[in-house]
Amino acid sequence: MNRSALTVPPPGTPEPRPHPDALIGEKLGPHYAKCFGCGPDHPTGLHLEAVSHDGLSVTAEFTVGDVHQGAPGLAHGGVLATAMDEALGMVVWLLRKPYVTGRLETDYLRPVPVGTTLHITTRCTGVVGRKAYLEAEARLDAPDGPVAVRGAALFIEVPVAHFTEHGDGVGGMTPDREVNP
Ligand SMILES: CCCCC/C=C\C/C=C\C/C=C\C/C=C\CCCC(=O)SCCNC(=O)CCNC(=O)[C@H](O)C(C)(C)COP(=O)(O)OP(=O)(O)OC[C@H]1O[C@@H](n2cnc3c(N)ncnc32)[C@H](O)[C@@H]1OP(=O)(O)O
Repeated sequence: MNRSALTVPPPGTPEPRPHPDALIGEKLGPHYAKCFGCGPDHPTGLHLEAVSHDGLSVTAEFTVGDVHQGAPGLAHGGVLATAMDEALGMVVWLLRKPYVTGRLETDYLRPVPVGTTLHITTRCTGVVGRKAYLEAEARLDAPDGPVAVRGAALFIEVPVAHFTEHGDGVGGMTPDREVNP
C-alpha cells in the first residue's frame, strides 16, 4: 500500500511482544458495550468480534449490513476505516496499556458489498516509546479471500487521565478487560 514513513517503525526496532498477562489465542470481548466498533449494545455498530494471536496480532470479522452503506449496496469507506481502527485498537490492547489512534491510513482496493463478511488481520510491527506502529488487511468473505482494504496506523500511549479528563471516564470498561488492573 501507499504507506507514509510515519506508520513504519524505524529500522532496527525490535519485534514487539504482547504483555505476559495478555489473552492470546482467545476471543477478545468488547472493551465497551456502547462502542461503535465492538459494543454489543450499539444498535447499528459493527459488532466486530476478534481473536488474539501470538506475534501481537488479531483476526476479526465484521459483516457489512444495510446500515453501513455509502453507495447503494456497498459499504461506506468511513465505516470500513472504522472497522480497521477497531481491529487495530484490539492489538494494542494486548500491550495492556491505554492507547489512542494518532494516525490512520487506508487504501481501498475493491468495493465491499452489503452482506460481505470482512476477515480482518491486524499486527503490531513495533513499539518505540509511546508510539505503536501497526498494519491491517481486510479480505472478502474468507481468511484467504481477495484483499479489499489495507490499513496502517500509529497509536499513541496515553495516561488513563486521557479518558477521565476528556470523556466520561472508564466506568464502561468491562472489569475483566481493564488495561492496567
Ligand atoms: C482501567 C483503565 C481502562 C482504560 C481503558 C482505556 C482505553 C481502552 C483501550 C483500548 C481499547 C481496546 C480496543 C480499542 C478499540 C478501538 C480503537 C479505537 C481507537 C480510537 O479511535 S481512539 C479515538 C481517536 N483518537 C483520538 O481521539 C486521539 C486524539 N489525539 C490526542 O489525544 C493527542 O493528539 C495524542 C494523545 C494522540 C498525542 O498528543 P500528546 O500531546 O499526548 O503527544 P504528542 O503530540 O507529543 O505526540 C507524541 C508522539 O506521537 C507523535 N504523533 C502524535 N500524533 C501523531 C500523528 N497524528 N501522526 C504522526 N505522529 C504523531 C508525535 O510526533 C510524538 O512523537 P515524538 O515523541 O517522536 O516526538
